[in-house]
Amino acid sequence: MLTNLEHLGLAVHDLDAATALYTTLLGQAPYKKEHVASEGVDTVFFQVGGAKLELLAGTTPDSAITKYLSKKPEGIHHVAFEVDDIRAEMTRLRAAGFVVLNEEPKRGADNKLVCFIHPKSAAGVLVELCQSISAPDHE
Ligand SMILES: CC[C@H](C(=O)O)C(=O)SCCNC(=O)CCNC(=O)[C@H](O)C(C)(C)COP(=O)(O)OP(=O)(O)OC[C@H]1O[C@@H](n2cnc3c(N)ncnc32)[C@H](O)[C@@H]1OP(=O)(O)O
Ligand SMILES: [Co+2]
Repeated sequence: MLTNLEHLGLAVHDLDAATALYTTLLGQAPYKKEHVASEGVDTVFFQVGGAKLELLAGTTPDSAITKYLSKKPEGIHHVAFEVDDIRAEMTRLRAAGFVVLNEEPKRGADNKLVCFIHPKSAAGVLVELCQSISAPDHE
């Protein structure tokens, strides 16, 4: 079961400019900036009530964000949901016919194990599942 809206991921060209804009818009500074080499992204996280905003800029030509922004405008790139057991959810959703893009969950940003569901099987939305790495079966 997906238990919580974990974050909205926004694809941006200029991370510093977008960070300054959202710092003003939200009235608060980000709590984290993190490079995720495996995804070729730099990320900035804001905590907004119970949810988070993740700003993402591509750092390599083959980054999913770089490719996305070569075809689409800046904006909401993905929606991330929290799960208690990402492997069980991957199995459940594959059985339900969703295209899970990762064989195994991978290390994402913000101390999470993550995987992605293809937008074509999720009504046009790229969905990310996130399990906190501090969760019981990862202690
Ligand atoms: C992990 C760090 C961090 C975290 O929170 O922990 C992140 O969130 S990292 C985020 C960046 N990483 C990813 O997005 C990985 C998963 N994404 C992918 O594997 C690809 O981007 C994929 C498969 C979604 C699309 O790649 P592809 O090369 O197939 O791109 P196309 O342009 O050919 O797209 C095919 C088809 O899908 C539509 N599309 C692509 N991206 C999105 C999107 N973000 N939201 C909605 N739809 C999307 C695209 O328009 C094409 O549709 P079509 O009708 O054929 O035009
Ligand atoms: Co994300």
